[in-house]
Amino acid sequence: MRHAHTVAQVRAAEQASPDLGPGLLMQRAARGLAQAVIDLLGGAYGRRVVLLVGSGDNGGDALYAGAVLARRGALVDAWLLGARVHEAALTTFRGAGGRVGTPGPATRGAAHDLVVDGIVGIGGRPGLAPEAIAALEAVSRDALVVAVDVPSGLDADTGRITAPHVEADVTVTFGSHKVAHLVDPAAAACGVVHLVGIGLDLPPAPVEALQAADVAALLPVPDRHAHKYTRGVVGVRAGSSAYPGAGQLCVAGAASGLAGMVRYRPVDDDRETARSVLAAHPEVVTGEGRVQAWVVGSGGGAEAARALGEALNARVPVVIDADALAAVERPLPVPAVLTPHAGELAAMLGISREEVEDDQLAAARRAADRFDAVVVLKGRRTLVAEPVGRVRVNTTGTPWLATAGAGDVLAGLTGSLVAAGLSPFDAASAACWLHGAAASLASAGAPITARAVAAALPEAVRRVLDAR
Ligand SMILES: NC(=O)C1=CN([C@@H]2O[C@H](COP(=O)(O)OP(=O)(O)OC[C@H]3O[C@@H](n4cnc5c(N)ncnc54)[C@H](OP(=O)(O)O)[C@@H]3O)[C@@H](O)[C@H]2O)[C@@H](O)CC1
Ligand SMILES: Nc1ncnc2c1ncn2[C@@H]1O[C@H](COP(=O)(O)OP(=O)(O)O)[C@@H](O)[C@H]1O
Ligand SMILES: [K+]
Repeated sequence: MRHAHTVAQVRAAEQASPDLGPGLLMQRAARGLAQAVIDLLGGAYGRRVVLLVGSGDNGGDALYAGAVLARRGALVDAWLLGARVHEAALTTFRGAGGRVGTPGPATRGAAHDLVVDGIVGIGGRPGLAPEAIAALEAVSRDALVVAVDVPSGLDADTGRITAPHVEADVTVTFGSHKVAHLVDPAAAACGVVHLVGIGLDLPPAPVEALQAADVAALLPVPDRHAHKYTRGVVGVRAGSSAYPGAGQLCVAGAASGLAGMVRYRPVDDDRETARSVLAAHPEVVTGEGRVQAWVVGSGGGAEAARALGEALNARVPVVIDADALAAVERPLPVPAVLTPHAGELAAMLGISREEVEDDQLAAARRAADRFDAVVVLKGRRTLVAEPVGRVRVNTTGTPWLATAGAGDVLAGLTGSLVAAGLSPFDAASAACWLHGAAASLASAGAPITARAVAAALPEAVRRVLDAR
C-alpha cells in the first residue's frame, strides 16, 4: 500500500522520534535526494545543477544534496531566494565546492541540466514569491525539474491548486507520500514521485493507494470446492432501447470472470436490447433469480430511477452508475457504491463541475458522508471515498481510457467484486485498479475502445495473481 499522510502527521512523527533528531533526518533526506538526481542525470561528474534555495529546511535539504553532487564532480550553483538560509547546510555546500550566485546563466558556461526546487516544502504557504518566479524563469526550459518534498507553491494537504507553483518532472519526498502527491490536480504537477525512507514512525494514513500486491490479496480466487453460486451472482440492470451498447459494456465488465454468474435485464426491459446483450455474451442469464449485488444505471435513460427502486427491493448491495445517480437523494437502505464522474457528482451535490474538479478530495468525501455510500469519483486519478473514513486514489490507467463506455465496464466490474464478497470499499478500489491496468495492457500506447478494456481484464487479473 502507498500511504499519504498530512503535514501535521509528519510533524508529529518527527517530534515523537527525538532520537532520530532533525539533523539525521535531513542527512537521510539529502542523501536520497542527491541519489535521485544522480540517477536522473546518469551520473554527477560535469553535470550542471542549480539549486533554488528558500529560507527553511526544504532549502537545507537542497544545499546538503548539492554538496553531495559537488563532491562527485557536478558543477552546482545555489540561488538563495529567502530572507534567511539554513546556515549549516550553506557552509557544507560551500565547503564541497558549490557556488552561490544569483539568477542567470550557469556559473561555468553552458545551461543547467537540472534545477532542484528547494524553495518551500511542507512548511510553505501556497503560491510563489516574485523572486521564486523570476528564478524559475531564468532557468533553461530544457532543464529537468526535481522538487524537494513537494513542488513549491502547492498545498501539500489537499490536492488543490490555488496559486502559481512549480511543475516538476520528479518529486523526491521523505518519510511518506503527502496528499498532493496522489490527488489531482496537484498530483499532476508532481511528475514521478520518488519516496525516500527516513525512518519516521507514522500513524494510519487518511489517503492511500492500492499497489499490485494489495489487489492480489483482495481478489476472490475460487477454491477447489467452488461452484458458480458460491462465487457470487451479479445482477446487471443496464442498457435500454436508446443505449443498448451500455448494457453490453456493463455486462462485459461484470462477466470478466471474477463472479460466478451474471444475470441481465435491460433497464427498460426492452427485448431487442436483451437479445443483443445475450448474442454478445452467451454466458449471461436473463431470467429472474437471486443475486448478491446489483449494478444499475449505465445507459438507462429516464427508466433508471424505477430500475434502481426495483433493485433496492432485493436488499443486496448496489453499484449505482450514470442515469441512476440522479435518483439518489439521500442514504440508501443497502450498502452502495456510487460511480459518478465530476459532472454527475456536481449535480448530486448541487455545485459546479469546476468546484468538484478543483477540490476532488473534499467533493468525494462530502458525497460519501452525505449519501452514506462508497463514492467513486472518476477521472485521471479516480478517488474512492468511504463514509467518514479513508480515501483510496487509483494510480493505474492511461489517458486513452477517457473513452465512451469505459465507465460502464467499471460499474459492471465493481458489481462482480461486490457479488464475490468484497466490501464495497475494497471492491470499488480493486475494480478501479484492474480497470486502469487492463486499459494500459490493451492500449500499449495506442487508442482503445471500452470493449478492449473489458477484454483485457482477465489478463490484468492473471498478471496480478502471478505476482502474488
Ligand atoms: N519533517 C520531516 O520529517 C523532515 C523535513 N525535511 C525537510 O524540511 C522541510 C520543511 O522545512 P520547514 O519546516 O523549515 O519549512 P519549509 O517548507 O522549508 O518552508 C518554510 C519557510 O519558507 C517560508 N515560506 C512559506 N511559504 C512561502 C512561500 N509561498 N514562498 C516563499 N517562502 C515561503 C517561511 O518563512 P516566512 O515567510 O514565514 O518567514 C518558512 O520559514 C520539508 O519539506 C523537507 O524538505 C527533511 O529535511 C527531513 C525530514
Ligand atoms: N485522463 C484520464 N486518464 C486516465 N483515466 C481516465 C481519464 N479520464 C477519464 N478516465 C477514466 O475513464 C473512465 C470514464 O468513465 P465515464 O466518464 O463514466 O465514461 P462513460 O460514461 O462514457 O462510460 C473512468 O474510469 C475514468 O476514471
Ligand atoms: K520544494
